[in-house]
Amino acid sequence: MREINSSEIRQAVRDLAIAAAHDLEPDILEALLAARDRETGELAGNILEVLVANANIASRDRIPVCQDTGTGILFLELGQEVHIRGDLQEALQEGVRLGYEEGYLRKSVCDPLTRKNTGTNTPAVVHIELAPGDRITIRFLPKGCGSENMSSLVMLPPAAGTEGVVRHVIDRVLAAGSNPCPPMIVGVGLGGSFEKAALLAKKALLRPVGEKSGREDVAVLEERLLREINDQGQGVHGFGGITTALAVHMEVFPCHIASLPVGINIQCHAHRHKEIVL
Ligand SMILES: O=C(O)C[C@H](O)C(=O)O
Repeated sequence: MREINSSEIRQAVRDLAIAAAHDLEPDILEALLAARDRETGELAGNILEVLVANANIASRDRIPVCQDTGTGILFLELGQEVHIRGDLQEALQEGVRLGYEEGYLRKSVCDPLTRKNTGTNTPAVVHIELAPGDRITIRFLPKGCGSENMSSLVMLPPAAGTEGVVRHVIDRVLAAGSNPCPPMIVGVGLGGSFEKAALLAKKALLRPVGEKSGREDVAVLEERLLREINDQGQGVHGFGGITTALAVHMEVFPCHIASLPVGINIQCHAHRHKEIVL
């Protein structure tokens, strides 16, 4: 059994929150640069250039990449051989609070009915999974709501089949228009249950941008969806061109014979994510 102090977790989450707001990871930066290089639309190409410049300025001058510094989403893989000294949930929430306070990040979390801001950007949404070993992996994904609001969950009839899934994903992405700040990353969760499909869709966003599914038929479907979405020509911020989406990531899970859940979680071009292993 390995001991980890909750104060170490709190500090790590604080640092992840601040770093995520300012520094895009190489996967998304490279995807934006590659999109800029192959873009055929002049206006779309210019906007991609501005998005890359924005990311570089944010990192250099320690200004958030986007004014919407998001809801804090935390994914933890908690090693079964770890013993945490102190209160894990409190450490996670306090880490987010400190990150947003000390990083001067906009606090966007409010009560859903009264709309009163909690003033701390907490509570963050926390997902914890047990894993083998004596490490804790913490992933922080601040999620802006332009893209989150364009996400959806549907329970398709199984007879809809693969073609029904493809049609639905493309329809949702096109209906989203410029709202999720394209070029977007489309996370799709296929199967499981009502809540599992939504979670899979979000977890799909954690994969490095453009990394294919390890399952060949799913990878083929991801490629088809990306091609068909981009063929529609909505493009960067809805201004046309060939880059509506940078990637489609699909996670699948077996489901009931009478069910075909499809979760879609859309991510904007400011795809902020950070990870640490303790
Ligand atoms: O909350 C915001 O700043 C705006 C939001 O990210 C949006 O895209 O509408």
